[in-house]
Amino acid sequence: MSTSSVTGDLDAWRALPALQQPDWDDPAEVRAVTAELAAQPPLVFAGECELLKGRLAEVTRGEAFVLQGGDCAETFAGSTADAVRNKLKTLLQMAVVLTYAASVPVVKIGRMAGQFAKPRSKPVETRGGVELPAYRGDAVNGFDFTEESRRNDPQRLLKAYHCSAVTLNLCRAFTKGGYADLRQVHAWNQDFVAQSPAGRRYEQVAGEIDRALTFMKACGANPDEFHGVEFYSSHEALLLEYERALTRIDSLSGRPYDVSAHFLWLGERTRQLDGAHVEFLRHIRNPIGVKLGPTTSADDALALIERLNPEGEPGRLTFITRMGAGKIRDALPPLIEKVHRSGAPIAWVCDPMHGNTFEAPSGHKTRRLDAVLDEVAGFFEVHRALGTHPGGIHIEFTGDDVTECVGGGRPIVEDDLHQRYETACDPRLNRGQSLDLAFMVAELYRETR
Ligand SMILES: O=C[C@H](O)[C@H](O)COP(=O)(O)O
Ligand SMILES: C=C(OP(=O)(O)O)C(=O)O
Repeated sequence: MSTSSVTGDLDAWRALPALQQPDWDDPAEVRAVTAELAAQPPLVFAGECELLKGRLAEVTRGEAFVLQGGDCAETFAGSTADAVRNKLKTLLQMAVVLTYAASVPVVKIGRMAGQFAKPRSKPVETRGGVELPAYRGDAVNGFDFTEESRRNDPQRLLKAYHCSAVTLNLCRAFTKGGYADLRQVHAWNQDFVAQSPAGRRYEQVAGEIDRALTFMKACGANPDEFHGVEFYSSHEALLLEYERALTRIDSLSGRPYDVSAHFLWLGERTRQLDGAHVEFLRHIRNPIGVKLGPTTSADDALALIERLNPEGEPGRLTFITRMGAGKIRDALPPLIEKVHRSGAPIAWVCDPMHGNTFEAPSGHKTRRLDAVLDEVAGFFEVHRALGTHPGGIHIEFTGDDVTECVGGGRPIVEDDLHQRYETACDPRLNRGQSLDLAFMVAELYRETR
């Protein structure tokens, strides 16, 4: 295939309806910004994307489990070493619990280094009778409720790229430079152990891992094998101008990759078969995901497979279901049954967050940990009944001690929400709640096997 025919396909989305795109005031400025983005170095490499595809192929075969998570909306102000380290630390602790307690290799994917754009239910937000454009993520406009801040500013796309680069650089350093060394299992927990039941439970697992490592060393194994971990970046492929500008033809394979992240997913609001987002994702070769909500029919799922992975490449396509705790046991089985019968290799991942959001009397958007756990339990039950593989979880969490979701081993109640409600969009699990979830998933996984 010639390069021009490949890049032609990459622009076919422009002729189709693209939902959730910001209205920019000045198209010339957008063109200048995207030209500048197109000249920037890639954030990830095609070879890394292929490596992840291989890992996700293992998930489709039931040999590995995905742990994907991070902020609902990353912010420019949050691209700091401390914030990134805290998120990674939580992800590593969850992964350790899952790997050790469920004895399964864990594919670690951050909702990190690019999750700067949000689809919204309403285009505007009203406070005290004042109506302004909704916040659409730091890549588009500002969180502050002022006219100036809520103006869509194309220069923010450049800042999103640079903050992604900073964050990914930190992630690469933390995961390869010694911080993620398995011999640090206790160190990750030091600030947490006394504070929460989850921290104390984790400490027991860390002690067992320590002993296992000492034993292996005594047997002659090389502990340096555990020096680093594989980590991948991901975000929702929402802003098509941004994603297109960061799409490059790989010099080795001649194929197009969106080099803004290893893994890109389409949201529930932008997965229309005849829409611009599906069309764009069809042409890039990264591993990709699609969120599926409770109204998805089995035929919708098959049609998405036909559009996005017609060749049945293992690891290419992940379905991230987000049904809601009350619906998953009815809505998921028909999808899995029909897709499984078709023989398509799919990694099935459960997002137990987005179907379980509600507004507390205080006006805070929140989620109950119990509902999150119940959706995950439903996901495992359905897979167990059908004999298919529960391939992973996709969650919104932070490494900080926020009070955004209710429940947990050290419970947060609705009246506590105001204390540390810091999310820029949806409520995230804090570190203790994330570890509670990891322990439960490990148990469910063990029972399912
Ligand atoms: O994260 C997902 C969506 O962007 C978010 O749930 C939309 O929230 P809204 O309903 O407040 O717009
Ligand atoms: C918008 C999101 O989810 P969904 O598309 O499932 O609503 C998200 O994961 O940020």
